[in-house]
Amino acid sequence: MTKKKMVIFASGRGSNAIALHDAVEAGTIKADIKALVCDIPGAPVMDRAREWGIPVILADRKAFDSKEAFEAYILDAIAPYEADVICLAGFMRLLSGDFISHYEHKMLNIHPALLPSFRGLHAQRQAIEAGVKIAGCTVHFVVPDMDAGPIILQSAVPVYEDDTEDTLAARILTKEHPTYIKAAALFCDDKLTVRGNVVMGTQE
Ligand SMILES: Nc1nc2c(c(=O)[nH]1)N[C@@H](CN(C=O)c1ccc(C(=O)N[C@@H](CCC(=O)O)C(=O)O)cc1)CN2
Ligand SMILES: NCC(=O)N[C@@H]1O[C@H](COP(=O)([O-])[O-])[C@@H](O)[C@H]1O
Repeated sequence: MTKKKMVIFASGRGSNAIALHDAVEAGTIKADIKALVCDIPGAPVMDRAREWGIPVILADRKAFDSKEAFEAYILDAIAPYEADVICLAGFMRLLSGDFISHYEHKMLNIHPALLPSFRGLHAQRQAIEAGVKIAGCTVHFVVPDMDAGPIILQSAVPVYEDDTEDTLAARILTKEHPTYIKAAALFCDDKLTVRGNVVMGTQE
């Protein structure tokens, strides 16, 4: 099976990008990472990509007059890579429906909550404030409606009474990496199909 061409989008620390990279290097994910897109100057994830010898595309949102110009720049920059899969790995920008239409059913995202609960930013804080006893992470296909795409995989963690946003985020993060690796591997092995809002092919 031909390896999928992967582009990763990230905005910060990059631990999920690192996990995907390491799984690609190990052959767990049958892909080649062709580029990293980052929207935040100085984000540590860009240093990781440079260490890997992967092209870095910095699209500083503040350098563009509009979301449209920002997205057009990114689309033009990644076009030559002919991505089969785009992995959003802590990418903190909402993408327009037009952008997503260029990579329909080829965009994955990791979210630090058990969707459909706690969409958007600060999901861990939302979970604590809601008083839930179980939290977790979700890997889903990206659709224009924020964090509403078909769910591929989820993993759960307990929420403790003395949890802070940071302690819960750290516990969820330990599940994010293996969950994203498994979801990306299933996608790259062409094992996933979507029927309505249900993703099939995720069980052994
Ligand atoms: N159209 C979609 N875009 C994105 C999705 C998605 O499902 N559909 N997933 C997100 C990731 N994400 C949560 O997992 C997320 C990221 C960012 C935001 C957000 O409100 N961003 C603000 C800017 C925030 C800032 O500047 O700090 C914005 O873009 O206006 C919500 C959810 C990735 N994109
Ligand atoms: N709404 C999107 C969102 O909150 N994403 C979250 O940002 C973090 C990025 O960490 P990383 O840079 O170490 O992968 C991860 O916890 C990811 O789930």
